[in-house]
Amino acid sequence: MHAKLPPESLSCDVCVIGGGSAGLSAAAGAAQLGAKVVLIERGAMGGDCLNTGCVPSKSLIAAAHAAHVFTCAMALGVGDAIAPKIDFEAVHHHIHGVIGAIAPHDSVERFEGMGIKVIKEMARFTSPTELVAGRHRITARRFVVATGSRAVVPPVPGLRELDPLTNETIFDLIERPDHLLVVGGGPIGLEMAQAFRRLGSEVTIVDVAGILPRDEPEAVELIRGVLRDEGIVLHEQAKLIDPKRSEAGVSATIETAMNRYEITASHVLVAAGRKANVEDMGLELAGVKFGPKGIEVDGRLRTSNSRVFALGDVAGGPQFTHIAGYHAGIFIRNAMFGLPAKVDYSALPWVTYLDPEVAHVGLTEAEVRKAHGEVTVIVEHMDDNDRAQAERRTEGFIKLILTKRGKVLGATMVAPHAGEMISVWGLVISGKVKLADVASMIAPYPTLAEISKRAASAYFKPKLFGRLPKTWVGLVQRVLP
Ligand SMILES: Cc1cc2nc3c(=O)[nH]c(=O)nc-3n(C[C@H](O)[C@H](O)[C@H](O)COP(=O)(O)OP(=O)(O)OC[C@H]3O[C@@H](n4cnc5c(N)ncnc54)[C@H](O)[C@@H]3O)c2cc1C
Ligand SMILES: NC(=O)c1ccc[n+]([C@@H]2O[C@H](COP(=O)([O-])OP(=O)(O)OC[C@H]3O[C@@H](n4cnc5c(N)ncnc54)[C@H](O)[C@@H]3O)[C@@H](O)[C@H]2O)c1
Repeated sequence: MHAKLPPESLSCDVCVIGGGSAGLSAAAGAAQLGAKVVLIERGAMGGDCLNTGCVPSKSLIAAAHAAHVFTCAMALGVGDAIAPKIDFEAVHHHIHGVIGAIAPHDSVERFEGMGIKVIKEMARFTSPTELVAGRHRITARRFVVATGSRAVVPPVPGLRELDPLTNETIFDLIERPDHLLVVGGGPIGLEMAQAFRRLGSEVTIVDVAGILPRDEPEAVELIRGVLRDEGIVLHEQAKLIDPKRSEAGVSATIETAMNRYEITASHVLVAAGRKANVEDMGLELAGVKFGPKGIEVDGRLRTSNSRVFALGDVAGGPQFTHIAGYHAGIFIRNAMFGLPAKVDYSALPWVTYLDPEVAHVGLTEAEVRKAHGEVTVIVEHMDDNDRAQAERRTEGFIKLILTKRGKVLGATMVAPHAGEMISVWGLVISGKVKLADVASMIAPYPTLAEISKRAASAYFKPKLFGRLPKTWVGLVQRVLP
């Protein structure tokens, strides 16, 4: 047995609460600039992204993709109509193997190697200038709250009593669900739905509104078709009623405006939005204001207590790992360099890792219309792309949203690897690359990425092949030998 250690008082430059994507990046940045840093994490280092979010979900999707390749190969003249054999326990090992391979990067040892004091405890403010974590009492010049978010169980009577799966438990399954009922058709719900379907589960999705609430309607329509073609049962504008335990696992009613469906499922996954982790940490005592969406921050990510910053999912804005890292950069510029850096989401990208991937950056058409009135929309379809034809993956498209004067404010791509191709449009939207540069680049043939050049060229086409250039060419041809 360990002897009880005595209380310890610590004072540091930066005290970070939360060892997820936001907290780890902020702590590493501050320490590498010479600050004395204390990092407090109550659970697993790496937070949601490594342990229960991006990494396990993308690993599961990779397994699902491998299984799906069998079912598509016949269209390319390869194989017989055989269903792949899924060893779900091996899929589970694969997922946790990937987490294990990345974990050293986020480990206590790595962060202690940077000179950071890591405390594995729950942190709680006791005043605007002090917090406690286990036996430690910590004062700091700056605090960072990066405590993340967790799944919300919607207030459907009976649902909580079923103890449904969430992102925190679904990757622990070692047996494949026979029938997964997914509550919520946002990115989490759909990524899981398609992956489990491809690994052989029956899947039903129920969404009280519509799927992919933040994406362009054309992208949503295409994905709806893909999911249904793969055999997923999708109920939108639908209510889940009276879910309860049954012999098969769970039974419930799903009600739409037109119909009522009685369904049974073996497992229920809740993916109906997130709630910021703001409870039980003395934010009131610290004078840090928060609301239903999370901690209230200004453009520089400062809270109502000027020595406390809030970063990542808890800060009530977009919830992505790349935003957590971006927030950490804003914190470093403000707190370490004394620069008044502010967040700018105008070129914010997001990707939903379905197949095909749905990638977006900047504003949607509806948002541009609302802000600017008239808009120019350019759409190019993947069936005009030779690589897409060669791979028989012609279902996607690119959509650019421009102001009437030709400024690109948003882009959506739906295609295999769309997430790998969207970044160029982030550069265009942020003004670092011109639309004309994309139109005139030499794109390797045949690549899916040629679609970007094609869309950019489409904007200039009417000007390039208009009356003026034709007249000019006519004149030049008369004088050329
Ligand atoms: C299934 C799923 C898939 C996802 N896929 C993607 C994706 O593909 N791409 C993407 O960009 N984003 C994805 N996300 C979102 C991404 O995971 C989050 O945006 C990101 O992890 C947020 O990082 P964070 O540091 O703000 O919070 P977290 O990673 O949640 O870290 C917060 C940490 O704080 C700790 N903590 C909380 N309270 C206290 C306390 N009082 N004291 C001490 N420690 C505390 C927690 O234990 C946790 O480790 C996904 C999320 C989920 C759930
Ligand atoms: N690829 C990625 O980058 C990725 C992947 C997964 C998650 N994430 C992040 O995680 C966040 C949360 O994802 P999410 O999918 O949980 O939430 P979400 O808010 O994006 O979607 C939730 C969905 O659940 C539905 N819903 C809400 N209450 C319901 C109810 N009672 N019954 C049925 N449906 C209901 C909503 O209509 C909505 O469509 C995302 O916003 C995103 O930032 C990102």
